Amino acid sequence: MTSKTDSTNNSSRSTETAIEVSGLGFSWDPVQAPLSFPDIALKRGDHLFLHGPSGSGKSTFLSLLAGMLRPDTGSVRLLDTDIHHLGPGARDQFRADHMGVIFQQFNLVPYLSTRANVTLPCGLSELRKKRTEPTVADEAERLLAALSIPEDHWQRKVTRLSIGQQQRIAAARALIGAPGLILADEPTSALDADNRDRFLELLLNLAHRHNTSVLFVSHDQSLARHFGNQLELRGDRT
Ligand SMILES: Nc1ncnc2c1ncn2[C@@H]1O[C@H](COP(=O)(O)OP(=O)(O)OP(=O)(O)O)[C@@H](O)[C@H]1O
Repeated sequence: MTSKTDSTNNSSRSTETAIEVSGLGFSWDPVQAPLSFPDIALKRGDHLFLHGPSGSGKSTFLSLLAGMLRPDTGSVRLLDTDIHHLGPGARDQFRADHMGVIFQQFNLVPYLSTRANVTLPCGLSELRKKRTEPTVADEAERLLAALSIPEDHWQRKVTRLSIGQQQRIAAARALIGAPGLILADEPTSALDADNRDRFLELLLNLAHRHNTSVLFVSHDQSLARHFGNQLELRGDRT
């Protein structure tokens, strides 16, 4: 990764760029100076740990990257596509095809089974469906097994699983169909230290197998050691 701020370099299996951010600025409030964000260039398959104190703009940055917020200045290129130049429909499809998102609250569909939650992205994206091996159901089961979800839980409604299990199901849903990019916003905040480290290792191992880049946001700097690249947000305003 290259950045104006602190980072360490990591090798990559590809020279394709996963995330390229340039001159990004955003203002929630027109009377305040806009938040300004560092430039980054993260190669496909590399991972980035983004940290910073409360209020430094981590969630805002993630929303700008995901195309949920439109920047006042600058550009965001994901997998060589400028997402803010896409119309709303094309942006939604780009997200479905190329991005897995893990939020703090997981956003699982409560009335669906564990397996149906994991396969959901493949119903929204032909591309991700085609990338599953050999079938969507097989890949969902492989991911659930790799993330240690017991087989007798796969047909259960997701609400009947523990919080830690739901967190891993959100990770399986983000990974299915090998999206180029996973954005994870404090996805381990509810876990104890042992489970947190285990979850992270599994997520990063599976991402490595799929050549998926993970941008992981947390205020907890003890997690940084799992990542080859780190970036601190300081809440700078220009
Ligand atoms: N919906 C909003 N409306 C107005 N201002 C907002 C909104 N969301 C965030 N902000 C402001 O933007 C700044 C950055 O907030 P943000 O939530 O991105 O920080 P954060 O680093 O994710 O914080 P935390 O670690 O507490 O989740 C803060 O000053 C915050 O008050």
